[in-house]
Order: sequence, then structure tokens, then C-alpha cells
Amino acid sequence: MSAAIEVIHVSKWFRRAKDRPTSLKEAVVKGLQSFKPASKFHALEDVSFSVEPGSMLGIIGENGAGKSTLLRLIGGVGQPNHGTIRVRGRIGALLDLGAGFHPDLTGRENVYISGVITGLTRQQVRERFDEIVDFAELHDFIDSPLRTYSTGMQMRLAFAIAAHIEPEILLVDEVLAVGDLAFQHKCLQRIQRFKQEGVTIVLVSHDISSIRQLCDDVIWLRHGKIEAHGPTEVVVGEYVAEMTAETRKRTPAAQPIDHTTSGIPLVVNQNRFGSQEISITNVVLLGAQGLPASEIDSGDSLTVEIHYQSQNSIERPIFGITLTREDGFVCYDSSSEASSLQINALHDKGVVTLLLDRLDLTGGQYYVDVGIYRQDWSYAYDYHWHVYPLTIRPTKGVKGVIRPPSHWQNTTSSPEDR
Ligand SMILES: Nc1ncnc2c1ncn2[C@@H]1O[C@H](COP(=O)(O)OP(=O)(O)OP(=O)(O)O)[C@@H](O)[C@H]1O
Repeated sequence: MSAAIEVIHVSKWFRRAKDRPTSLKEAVVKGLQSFKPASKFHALEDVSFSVEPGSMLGIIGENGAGKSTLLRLIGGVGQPNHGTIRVRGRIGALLDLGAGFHPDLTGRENVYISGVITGLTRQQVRERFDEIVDFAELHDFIDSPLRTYSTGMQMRLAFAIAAHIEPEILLVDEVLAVGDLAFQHKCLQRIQRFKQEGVTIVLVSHDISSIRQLCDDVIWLRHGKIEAHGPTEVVVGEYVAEMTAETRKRTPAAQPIDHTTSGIPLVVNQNRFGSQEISITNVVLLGAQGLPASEIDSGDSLTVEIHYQSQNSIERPIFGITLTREDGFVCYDSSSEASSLQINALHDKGVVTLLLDRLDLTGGQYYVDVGIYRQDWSYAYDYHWHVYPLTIRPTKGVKGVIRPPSHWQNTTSSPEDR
């Protein structure tokens, strides 16, 4: 079967007039050198992939990585400067807000125009009109000009139209980030139904948990190039690990804290970073017997309790734990986000726990580093580095990093048995 979408060696560049004057006066003041030609900037560079019919592809990457540009080109908005895009099927597109909408026309008029642009007849739009307005929940506003709509209202209308044109291919850009939670949930459910009905879907999102929940494969774009393309778990895992490391580098050191009132050990003063909007008040390591322990046997279970406190309500923070060997080697890294644990608003005090059923590391000295991060990983609220030591008792005859349950066997039969 032919691919639903084929992107072959696609590049897209823009001209950036970085230092160009914005007025004649500025041009005169800056002199003629301001007229140097705009530089060429690659938003996408030699991008190739295909999407099979009925599958769902996620596109992730940092701001400016080229995700929306790629989706727009697939949707026929603009042309690549190089390469080819082939799309087989009727496209329903939810691109940048307002793309395709006319601000001076009413919601009703926009529904008709969008429907007809995507290939429906006026009669077909008329038949679906009431359902579209019901889905968008915009009955009272449908005859008002679109420019009076909030961002969330525009997105609701755009989603409702895309959902009712029976697309074979659905392109969705960040729809889940706009609108209230109830509507986001409705969109997610509708996207899931499209998936079950065999619609090919490409979803651009910063919301990693939706990507993990919905997509079969993921492309990670970085500076306009494909950094990784593969099964969702693998690519998202790599991306989240890298984002965690980047966040730690960016997180500013906190002001020294008054440890006499916080009750946190002195060493925290030097090893604690973050904005402190949420504070980690204690970290407790529990061994196999469920008792506090800083020394365990290889293969024992380990429970890490993160006790936190926050004055204000904090939306969807991410909890992270890294196990580092004394020499800095990262042995294990996990976050609530990577494990799809959605933590909604946090307020006051509480405990978030990680349970490791077996810790099959070789004997040695380790640290359990813990952190709480903003929902988009942009910085840490509180991060404790090398504060909580963990000793794993040495086991005879085992070297290396891991010590999984294993046994030797001789499976060659002896000459007498033959
Ligand atoms: N029309 C344009 N003219 C000039 N530069 C553009 C244009 N459209 C996009 N770019 C640039 O191309 C790069 C990629 O933009 P794009 O919007 O595709 O990124 P993105 O990954 O979707 O980012 P975000 O996550 O912030 O939405 C950015 O640096 C952006 O400034």
C-alpha cells in the first residue's frame, strides 16, 4: 500500500532581514551598509520520511525546531524550496490559529468557506452545520465576527470543522494546548476516534504525555533536521532525557536557604538549585524491608519518597529522579512525565514516590538526585544534586555497571553423550 504522506528530501528556508532598517530614517542613520542582503535561514533541511495510512505520527522538538513549518507544508500551505511532498487523501488541517479563517467574517461564514475549501459542497456543509456548532459549543457566537472570538473559541471552531469534513488525513498543530480542559479532553477523544476509524494523523505537540498516549511513531526535529525517528517510547525517552539534562544546565542556583528552619541537612545549601516555588522538604530512601536505608544489597527494591511543600498552586509539575555513580556516570534517569504519571495542580504538602522493584546495580557508592520541574521543563523548581547517598554492598566476582539476575550454564554436550 502507498504511504499516505511522503516527505522526500524537503528543505525550506526563509530570508532573515536581521539588521535591516525598518524605516527610511533608520536607514539614513545606519548608513548604506544596513542594506546588506538578508541571510538565508533553514527552517527545514533535507527532511525525509513517510507515514503509512492509518498510523499516527507525533512531531516533537524545541521551539523553532521547524515542526509547524513541516506541518504547514504537508497541509499545502507554502511550498518547499527543495524536495517533494506527496499526500494521498482528503486533508483536515488544524494548523496555526486563524490559518484559513477570515477575521471579519462571522463564525457561520467561516464554517462555509472552510468546508468548501476542503472540498465539500455548500449542501454538505449545510447538512453538517448544526453538528459543527454543537461540537464547538458556540451557539451564541456563531453570527459574530471571528475577530471577537478568543483564541480558545477559534480553536474550538477550527477543530469542529476539521472533525466534520471526514478527513482521511488529519494534521493537528498544538490544538491540545489551547482551550479549557474539558474541550481539550473532547478533542483528545475525537482524535482517538479518528485513529480507530483509520485516519492518518500527524500531531505536533509540546505535550509529551499526549504524544505518548496517542502516537505510534515520533519524529524529533532539531534545528530543522530529523534528530530521531522511531517508535514513540524510544524517541520520547531520548528527547525527555536530553531535555532534563538541558534544564539542569539552565536552572539558576537558588539563594542559600535557612536550613535551621527548613530542617534540611547542611549539604543541601551547596547542592540545591531552583526557583523554590515548590520546595523538596525531605527525601526518604526505603530499602527492601520498607525501612529508611542508605545502604542496600544489589537486587533489592528501593523506594524513593519525595516530600514537597508549596505555598501556591503549581500546575502539572514534573518529578524526576536520577541515580548517579560517584564518578558522575548516570545509571538511571526517570521522570513522572516519562512514566505518564500526570500530576495535576500541587498545593501545600505531599509526597510523590518512585518504586524500583529491583535495583540491579553493582556494588559501589551512588547518589539519588531528585528534582521538581516546570511542566515544560523550562527550569527546576527545586533540584537536589548529590545530597542523598546510596551505598550498594559489593558482590563477589561481579564487575561492570549492572548485576541482573543471571546464571551460567554449559549447554555443550560432552563427547560421551554423542
Ligand atoms: N514565514 C517565516 N518567515 C521567517 N522565518 C520563519 C517563518 N516561519 C517560520 N520561520 C522560522 O522558522 C523556524 C521554525 O519555525 P516553526 O514555527 O516551524 O518552529 P516550531 O518547531 O513549530 O516552533 P514552536 O514550537 O515554537 O511552535 C523558526 O526559527 C521561525 O522563526
